[in-house]
Amino acid sequence: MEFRGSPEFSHKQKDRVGVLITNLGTPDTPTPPALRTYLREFLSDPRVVEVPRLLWWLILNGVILRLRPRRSAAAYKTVWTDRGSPLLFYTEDQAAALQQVLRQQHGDDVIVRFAMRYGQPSIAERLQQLFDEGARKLVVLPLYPQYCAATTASTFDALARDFTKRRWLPELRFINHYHDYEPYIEACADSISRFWNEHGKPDKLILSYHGVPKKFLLKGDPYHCECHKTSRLIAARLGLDKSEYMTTFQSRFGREEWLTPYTDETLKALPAQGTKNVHVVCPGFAADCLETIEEIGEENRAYFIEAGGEGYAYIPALNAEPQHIQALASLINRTVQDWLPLTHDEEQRARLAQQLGQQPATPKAHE
Ligand SMILES: C=CC1=C(C)c2cc3[nH]c(cc4nc(cc5[nH]c(cc1n2)c(C)c5CCC(=O)O)C(CCC(=O)O)=C4C)c(C)c3C=C
Ligand SMILES: [Fe+2]
Ligand SMILES: [Fe+2]
Repeated sequence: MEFRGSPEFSHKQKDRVGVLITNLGTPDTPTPPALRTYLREFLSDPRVVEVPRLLWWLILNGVILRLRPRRSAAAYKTVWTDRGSPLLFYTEDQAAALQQVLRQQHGDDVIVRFAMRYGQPSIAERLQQLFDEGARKLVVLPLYPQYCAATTASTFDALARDFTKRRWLPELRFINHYHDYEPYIEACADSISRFWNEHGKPDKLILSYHGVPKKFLLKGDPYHCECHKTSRLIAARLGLDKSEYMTTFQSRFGREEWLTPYTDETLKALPAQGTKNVHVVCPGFAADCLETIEEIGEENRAYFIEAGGEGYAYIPALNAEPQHIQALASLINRTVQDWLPLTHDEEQRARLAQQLGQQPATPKAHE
């Protein structure tokens, strides 16, 4: 086998730091054929579906890929925009905003790109671009605040698979999770506070995370605990007591038991227990997508109202909000501080911004 090298390399070329942010990926179009391609790649990943391969191949090809593409395409059509899939364009906006912030701090020593674990733009394509642009050091930030093997480890698998084909590997730092990183918690809590200033405070705040099979938790995946910790820290910053918030899990797939309580069943049950006004927020989603806009924004609203609920609102994901981008920039700066030191001036400016109540550009200590 021939390893891919960098024959164009010149000693005059400046070493740069590449930042690759990633998310899950989305179909190219909201049509059954595009959904079939997307779902085949996604659901063939053994990190996502832990069922014996032969059995799963039969179920996937015999049942799921015959039925689900049509149903999912119809759901995707309801969220599709002129810029395509929300997950894709929000991630693109996040990369552009992050590039701007990091360029201000480090000049063109840093290059930010985004990639998707499934579909386009692929991790392999964007890695090649970064290496062609002179990145010899690489930091990868999967935009999953809570670690899960199905998402975070699967992203690492894709990176590692690409590296097996290369001659010259970059120095690598991989951000595993940031579920308790203070600037991220503050960005979530402040976004909720702003929403409440405008729309009032509900009886209960539901913090809904993407579910996974319960067996993942039993086999040692920290995802469930990290979701609960995120909720606890956000609630603490908002000054909520235990009766004012709840952690639930959404987007169940298949027949086996997933993490509970389920978001949909919770929302169907709450009105009868006297909770008539809820706001739902999804801190595990860095960008709005099908699972937030359609499932939480529409489908679950209908369940709650049909069950006798009176007030329901979905609080949008952080997307490319400045405070989110600052939190991600701080996370990256913390990870690469010996590669890209912040100058004394930049640190002073960040501290001043913080004192003035703006968003800090430097990381703060957290538990
Ligand atoms: C935020 C983290 C996510 C985890 C954990 C996760 C686990 C997981 N997902 C499925 C199956 C599906 N997920 C789908 C969409 C989807 N999932 C996430 C994130 C996580 N998934 C996102 C951001 C999205 C939206 C993508 C978009 O294009 O907007 C879908 C596709 C949609 C559909 O057909 O319903 C499936 C299928 C499993 C099985 C799983 C854990 C094992
Ligand atoms: Fe999912
Ligand atoms: Fe737990």
